[in-house]
Amino acid sequence: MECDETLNKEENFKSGFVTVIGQPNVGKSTLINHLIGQKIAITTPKKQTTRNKLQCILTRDNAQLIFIDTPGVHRPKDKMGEYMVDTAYKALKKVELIYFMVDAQKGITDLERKINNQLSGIQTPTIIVLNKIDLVSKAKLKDVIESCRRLGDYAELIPVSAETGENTNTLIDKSIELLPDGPKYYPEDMVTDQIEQFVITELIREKIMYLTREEVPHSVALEVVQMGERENKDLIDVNVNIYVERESQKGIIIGKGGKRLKEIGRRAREDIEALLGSQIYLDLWVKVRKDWRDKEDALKMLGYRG
Ligand SMILES: Nc1nc2c(ncn2[C@@H]2O[C@H](COP(=O)(O)OP(=O)(O)OP(=O)(O)O)[C@@H](O)[C@H]2O)c(=O)[nH]1
Repeated sequence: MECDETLNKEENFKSGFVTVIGQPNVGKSTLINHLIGQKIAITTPKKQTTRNKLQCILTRDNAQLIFIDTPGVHRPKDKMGEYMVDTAYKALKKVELIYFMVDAQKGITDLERKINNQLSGIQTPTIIVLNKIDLVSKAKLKDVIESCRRLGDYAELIPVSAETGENTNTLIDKSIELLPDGPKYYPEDMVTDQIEQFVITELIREKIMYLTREEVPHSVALEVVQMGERENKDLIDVNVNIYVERESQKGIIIGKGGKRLKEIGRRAREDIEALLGSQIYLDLWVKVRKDWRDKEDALKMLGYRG
């Protein structure tokens, strides 16, 4: 759970939080996924260092980029007027780097101009990432680059294709140049795109192991089925499936009259509430899934990858 403090002493290391903004369909997820495909490590966050919902971490020998999902920036897809809500705007000031993604096919539209206006009041270094260059001719690309340059004075303008990966290495290299010296916030030993969910399942697993001792071996897998804030309430519903290999193990985890499962839930809830900083309603279901360890699709579903 703890961030390795000794790593913070590294010299010549750069790091920072990066957020990607741009209009719907510009390719934000594709870009992040592509970067994940290169070399991504995600692990449990040190509490308080999680400034936002964490998406993924890209670690190089000399740097670490932490891509975060800035609340509000992606959301209101239809209501363009609310595109940059106040919270999102504030969040943009707290990151070390912003990617302003532009679709090379669509060029600069009113929405890009709006984002441009909002960004003009922000000091955070920003890279215009001109995406989908695989879909446009050289001439068109030249035009779009021109119009991007006319928008204002950005740190870099980098044409890429998130789909094919073209030029994404340059994007990473330039990003690293723009990051400040900083700690390696996270060690690189775990791959997942759902940091909170991973931590939640680990916290529950810990209670199961503790309360069942040796009776339930490591044949238990956990999956966060659903997680969501309840409307108008400061309460998060967390539904988790606990998979075991045999009926007997199911019985052990549930315990007499459901007593043990209740205790697992009670203890896990305390930790998860501390992690999320919010009250939760934890719903645990124990299910038998025979030989889940051998089944590739089941592994995928449970978030174990490569
Ligand atoms: N040809 C091509 N297609 C791309 C590229 N990047 C993204 N796409 C496609 O564009 C579509 C939208 O991409 P997403 O990554 O979902 O876009 P997004 O910005 O995350 O979208 P929202 O979640 O709606 O905001 C998908 O069909 C992608 O396959 C690219 O560089 N080239």
